Amino acid sequence: MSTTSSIQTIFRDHLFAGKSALITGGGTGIGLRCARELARLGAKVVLAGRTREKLEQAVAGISEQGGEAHAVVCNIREAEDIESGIAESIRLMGGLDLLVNNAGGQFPSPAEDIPRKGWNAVIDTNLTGTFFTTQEAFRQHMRSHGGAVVNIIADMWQGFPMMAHTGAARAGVDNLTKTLANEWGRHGIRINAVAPGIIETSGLERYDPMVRPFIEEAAKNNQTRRMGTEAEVAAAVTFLLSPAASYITGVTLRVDGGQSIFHPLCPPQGDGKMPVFEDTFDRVQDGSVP
Ligand SMILES: CCCCCCC/C=C/C(=O)SCCNC(=O)CCNC(=O)[C@H](O)C(C)(C)COP(=O)(O)OP(=O)(O)OC[C@H]1O[C@@H](n2cnc3c(N)ncnc32)[C@H](O)[C@@H]1OP(=O)(O)O
Ligand SMILES: NC(=O)C1=CN([C@@H]2O[C@H](COP(=O)(O)OP(=O)(O)OC[C@H]3O[C@@H](n4cnc5c(N)ncnc54)[C@H](OP(=O)(O)O)[C@@H]3O)[C@@H](O)[C@H]2O)C=CC1
Repeated sequence: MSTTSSIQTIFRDHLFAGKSALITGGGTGIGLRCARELARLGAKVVLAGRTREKLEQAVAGISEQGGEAHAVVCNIREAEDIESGIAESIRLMGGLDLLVNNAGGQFPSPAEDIPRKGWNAVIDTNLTGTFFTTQEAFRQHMRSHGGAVVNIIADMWQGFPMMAHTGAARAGVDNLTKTLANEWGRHGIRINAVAPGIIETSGLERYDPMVRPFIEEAAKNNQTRRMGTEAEVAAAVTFLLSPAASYITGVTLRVDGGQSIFHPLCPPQGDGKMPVFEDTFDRVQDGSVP
């Protein structure tokens, strides 16, 4: 975890001054790291999620560092929550220029064991929730003011064994990204996606500890031979939201160290020589960085 002032950013100060950003799932992990970076760069941010306590703690952290942040309790599986959550976000920030559809999750399961309720929960969150959040942002603000959207998906390019539900949902969002980019470009809206590989976040801690060794092993199957960092994902999101990406819409940027291009003829080897891009705050705290 990082504080707003300690975050690593390659972007210039005040890049998002005057901009308003809504980050779903902004209370933890990748979403919070994105929110911190956007706030550090001058944006007002709303963090949306289901758990008030997590959101308020995250808001306090950003506020302490001089950023403007607000918490909005919103379950993106509920239509009424989305409608009121977007309205509240616009009221709190005076607009809605940037949307990061980051809220999501799933559970590992062989396909044959996924119960209908679990399938529906994952599809409702990752596909349906993402779509209707974006639609509501369009209806309430972006249709008349333009904007930029980034959808967080996953590395499902070769299918997603043990995660059939989320693989299907995220592939749907990849396609949706292109459809909406085509339909809404005329309104001055750019829509892109980021597909992370395996990222060390609080989200991984929510899985059964029995799964951890599989995750550790899978995380070696990329050219860096390690998990990605929240900072590495947030940098890509920030870029896609920024004016530097003004000629980019409808694309999905893979932030996976090359995991998705794994080839059996040349599998990743060695200890990983590529430098990591991350916040040093935590490692300073735990003594691993002087
Ligand atoms: C094989 C390893 C590959 C590793 C790759 C890792 C790459 C990706 C990593 C991440 O994305 S981590 C970050 C995201 N965070 C999470 O995924 C959090 C953990 N997941 C969840 O919270 C849940 O899975 C959820 C379904 C997404 C949401 O849960 P929620 O509490 O909101 O839903 P419920 O209404 O309680 O549950 C509905 C229904 O879902 C089924 N179910 C939920 N969890 C499990 C489980 N662990 N195992 C089996 N089934 C599950 C179940 O049918 C639930 O209904 P009930 O039985 O509870 O009535
Ligand atoms: N970490 C990784 O390796 C990868 C992560 N991803 C994706 O990146 C995104 C962020 O994950 P990460 O930071 O790792 O994990 P987290 O679990 O920390 O983040 C997920 C966030 O989404 C929120 N959320 C979940 N369901 C809902 C809902 N129905 N309505 C509103 N908010 C919700 C959660 O808050 P709350 O429960 O309080 O609502 C939480 O803040 C997710 O979509 C994840 O699947 C993709 C690929 C890899």
